Amino acid sequence: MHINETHDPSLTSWVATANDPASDFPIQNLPFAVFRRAGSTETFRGGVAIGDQVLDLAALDPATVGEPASAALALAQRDTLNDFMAAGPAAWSALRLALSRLLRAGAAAQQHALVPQAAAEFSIPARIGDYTDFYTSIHHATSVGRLFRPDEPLLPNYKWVPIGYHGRASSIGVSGQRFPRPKGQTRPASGTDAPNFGPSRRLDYELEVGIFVGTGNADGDAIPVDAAEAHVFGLCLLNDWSARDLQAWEYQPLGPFLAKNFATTISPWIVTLEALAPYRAPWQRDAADPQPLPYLDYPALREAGAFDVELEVLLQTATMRREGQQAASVSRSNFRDSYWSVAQMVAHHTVNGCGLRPGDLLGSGTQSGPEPEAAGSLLELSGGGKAAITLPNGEQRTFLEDGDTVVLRGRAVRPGLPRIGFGEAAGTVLPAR
Ligand SMILES: O=C(O)/C=C/C(=O)CC(=O)CC(=O)O
Ligand SMILES: [Ca+2]
Ligand SMILES: [Mg+2]
Repeated sequence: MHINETHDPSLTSWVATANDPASDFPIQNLPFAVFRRAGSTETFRGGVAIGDQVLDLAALDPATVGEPASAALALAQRDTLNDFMAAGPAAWSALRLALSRLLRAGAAAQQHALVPQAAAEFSIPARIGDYTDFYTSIHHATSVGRLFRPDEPLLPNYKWVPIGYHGRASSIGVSGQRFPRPKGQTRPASGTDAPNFGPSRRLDYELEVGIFVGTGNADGDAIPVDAAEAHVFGLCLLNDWSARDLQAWEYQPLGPFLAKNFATTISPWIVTLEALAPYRAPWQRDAADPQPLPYLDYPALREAGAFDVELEVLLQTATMRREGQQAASVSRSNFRDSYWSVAQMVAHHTVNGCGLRPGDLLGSGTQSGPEPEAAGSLLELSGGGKAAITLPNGEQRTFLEDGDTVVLRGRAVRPGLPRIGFGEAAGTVLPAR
């Protein structure tokens, strides 16, 4: 993706709130979602964030965007973005350019096509056929591995294979998702006892980046790593809620199952890779680490394989909500610290001929940074539940309690450039049923 006029930091919009430097959604961002007016029976349709508004794509006359964007606009007006995602990078780019011109200061204001974000409700932006969760943070893998497998925290395959597992698409929800605390089996007190059964007592969140597949590949055909980013529509925030006690008992030998398939929360907005082009970062390896196998190596990797996206977890307890306190920050990390790149995840996923489809979702895996306080889960922050964290109001947490709301945020930042925000992915734990 190349830098073009849509990235020009001097651009401003006739939507005044987009010009506030604190907005997640300046005119250089233009992320996509699927929305309708909250509480209405309107059909869902595509929208683009601009300041505190949604630009209603279905309210735009194709003539206002002209050729070649009008064909892409027709696809992006639908109630899921799958067909638009399938149309490929030239279509995504054409619509982005047309919307950038339409929203610029000086262009004719299209007030009729704006819906305040505060008055909108969102749906999952695509029909997600398949969801795969990777494990790309070596900091997370090492610290979680230490808790689950003290003898061998980082398994020998980690530095060769982008590890992942197949997740569950049916329980993916959009920001605002509320779900009951999962129940299940947990490890018995001794090897001869029966396992315990009941509500999870070690419920956790995972701070992840979601990767939406745009164009897929034919079954049997691998996507070459140097072409992989052209198959990626964009990135969102993803919370892979995890029941650690269920996980510890069930995960060997086949990996996560009921510990992670009861709920997964994503942000409504998908930030396109094109919007993130000025925020690329070098992909880093320690000198002692192996070089990637040829099918995972490509010319742009070392210079610009990573995305510089700051990530943050905030927590609001039921008490905080009752007392009118905002969610409090509990940790921050950055997607640039990922051990495997987005292109490597896509190439690895398809190297055996596995077909990806438009709208498929890949999770990056929990993004923990190198410092302990940059951990992307409570399991890590609390040292396996041994050391509670203290919130600003004095409440303590090792794991999540009923009524807790976890909010993920993300933003790409660079001095001299506007903030490219991801909005938020918020979810709330309800009591077990
Ligand atoms: O190390 C393990 O056994 C599993 C750790 C995880 O929780 C897996 C996971 O969901 C991947 C991730 O989020 O990084
Ligand atoms: Ca995960
Ligand atoms: Mg999940």
